[in-house]
Amino acid sequence: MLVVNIEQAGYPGDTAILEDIHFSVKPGELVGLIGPNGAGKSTAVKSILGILNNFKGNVEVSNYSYVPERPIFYERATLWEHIDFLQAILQVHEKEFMKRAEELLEIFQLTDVIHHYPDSFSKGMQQKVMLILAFLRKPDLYIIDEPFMGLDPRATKILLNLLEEEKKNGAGVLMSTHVLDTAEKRCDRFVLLSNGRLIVKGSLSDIQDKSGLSGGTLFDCFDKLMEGES
Ligand SMILES: Nc1ncnc2c1ncn2[C@@H]1O[C@H](COP(=O)(O)OP(=O)(O)OP(=O)(O)O)[C@@H](O)[C@H]1O
Repeated sequence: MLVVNIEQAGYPGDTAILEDIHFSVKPGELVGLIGPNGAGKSTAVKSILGILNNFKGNVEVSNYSYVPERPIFYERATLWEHIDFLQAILQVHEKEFMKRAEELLEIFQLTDVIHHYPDSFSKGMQQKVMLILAFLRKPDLYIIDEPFMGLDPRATKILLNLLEEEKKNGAGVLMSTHVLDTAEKRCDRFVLLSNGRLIVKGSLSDIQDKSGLSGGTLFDCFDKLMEGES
């Protein structure tokens, strides 16, 4: 589903930002990509998306939906036109696709604004649109960059439930986040980066072992491991 082998990755003119980062996401698995600001999470995601010029290594990735932290839309297209356009690109069964689109718009409470421009929406509404477009693609893998910052609690719960459903259908999810209490409850495994290096990967219990905090929360383990880093 996703196999990441980064030997080195970075930006033009820079020395490598990331070194020796190896991890995978299997079908039906939600993997949390965590680490402090500047750790290299977004750079790792860019490596997976293949948009870094300065990259040594290899990435195997199946068909995916990417949900960026900062939503991007076509300026002159309404929400419904975005959905319509996606259907045209994907060339999937129109009736089924539109039914699912209507369901998702209803769940995320965007039905009333389908003829409005997403550029005029609030940050959370824009994120919801990006999520709807991602779910409509029905990918094998979701790559989601910090989904929780703009979403209200209800939308967060809806997102987590939808991801749970997708996992049951065999999809994998790589999600970068700073919201560690939610990550602890929902992620099957974690990849912890700091200073462009892989500090630990595995289940919560692997992270507890590595941090020496048996039974500790993800937050406490993270804090402990980061103490050793500074
Ligand atoms: N476009 C860029 N050009 C040059 N350096 C960059 C660029 N984007 C990020 N960096 C550098 O790469 C390093 C890792 O940044 P990155 O954005 O990957 O971290 P992050 O873990 O996603 O952080 P955050 O949690 O703050 O979003 C930082 O030192 C940052 O300054």
